[in-house]
Amino acid sequence: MAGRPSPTGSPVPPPDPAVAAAAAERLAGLATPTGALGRLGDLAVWLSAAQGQVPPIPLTDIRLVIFAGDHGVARHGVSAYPPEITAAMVRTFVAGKAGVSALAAAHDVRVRVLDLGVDDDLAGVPADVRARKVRRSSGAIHLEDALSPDETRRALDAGGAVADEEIDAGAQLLLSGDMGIGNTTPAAALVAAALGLPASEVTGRGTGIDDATWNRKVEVVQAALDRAGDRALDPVETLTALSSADLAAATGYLARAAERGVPVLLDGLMSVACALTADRLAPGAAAWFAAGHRSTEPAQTLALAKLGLEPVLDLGLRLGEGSGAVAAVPVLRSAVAVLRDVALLADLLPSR
Ligand SMILES: O=C(O)c1ccc[n+]([C@@H]2O[C@H](COP(=O)([O-])O)[C@@H](O)[C@H]2O)c1
Ligand SMILES: Cc1cc2nc[nH]c2cc1C
Repeated sequence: MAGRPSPTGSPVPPPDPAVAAAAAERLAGLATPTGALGRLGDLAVWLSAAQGQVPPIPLTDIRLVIFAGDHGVARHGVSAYPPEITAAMVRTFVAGKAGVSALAAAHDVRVRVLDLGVDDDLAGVPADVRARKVRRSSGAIHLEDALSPDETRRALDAGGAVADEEIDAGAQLLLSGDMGIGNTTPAAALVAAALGLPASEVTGRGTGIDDATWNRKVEVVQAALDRAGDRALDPVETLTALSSADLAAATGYLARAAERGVPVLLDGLMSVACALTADRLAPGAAAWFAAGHRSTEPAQTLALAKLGLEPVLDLGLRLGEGSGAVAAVPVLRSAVAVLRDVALLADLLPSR
């Protein structure tokens, strides 16, 4: 299949407002005090509208795609861990032994890991994991562009094609995850570019860096933003200058899910930075996104606020991998259950 082109900047229509209104009406009529279901009710209305039906149907096909890649900045003192961890963790996802693997098994979420830019040939790893590789590692963004314009386009297209594959195979809800030592640096830069903020406001502790490393990381993010200059005003040029193959692919995946009208549950900083960029590429895409959790990264909170999203969970998680999104899945299933299976108050009362 040739696949659709990358996002073009066309606005994305939101979930059907008439269905949202019908779902809200059903919620208001449930055999519960008005408003008693709190955010569970809001999530149920959103999912119902995204599905285009009232009540919503149970979520039996939920799929997580983990976008993996290495980052040139990881060799410049911005992380608590060495880049070799990235490839090792890709093998661990394949073996089903990572943190997210345990959560996904507990909550019946299908996991797919994709190497877009790991700095390793991943010999012995199944070919489909490597089939969409764009390059080995992405550029050190404080010194050079992350990608060439052609690589950016290929990564966006790869992410879009993966969303198409998962949706065509029956996904009702898509999740995005990430793996890549150093990736909180380009992700913070993406958020700074979108929001016009300085590095000091977006830079976080990532895998758990000390003060000296944090100061160095702020310098790296600011140098990258200064190097990108006005290119930060354009989302595709922002991806070329400041992202990576894996982050550009995740952006294409999220934009395509919204364009196809499939709801998405976001994870931590990388997922949300890419969602913010997807909403720049395809304005209105954010209406198809819900936030799984609040990460400890300041840039994730800033991006969620800009997108108007309130996270489902706030557990102090900073694992990535899609773990915070998967952990929120039972809450989304709970939201479906209440709007679907609770009696209507009108049916309880004797008719007069
Ligand atoms: O999801 C998050 O918000 C998050 C916050 C901190 C760290 N991470 C994970 O840790 C790695 C990046 O951290 P760092 O310090 O190497 O930039 C990467 O593999 C992420 O999945 C993830
Ligand atoms: C072990 C390890 C697992 C991870 N998963 C996501 N980021 C990670 C970073 C490290 C270091």
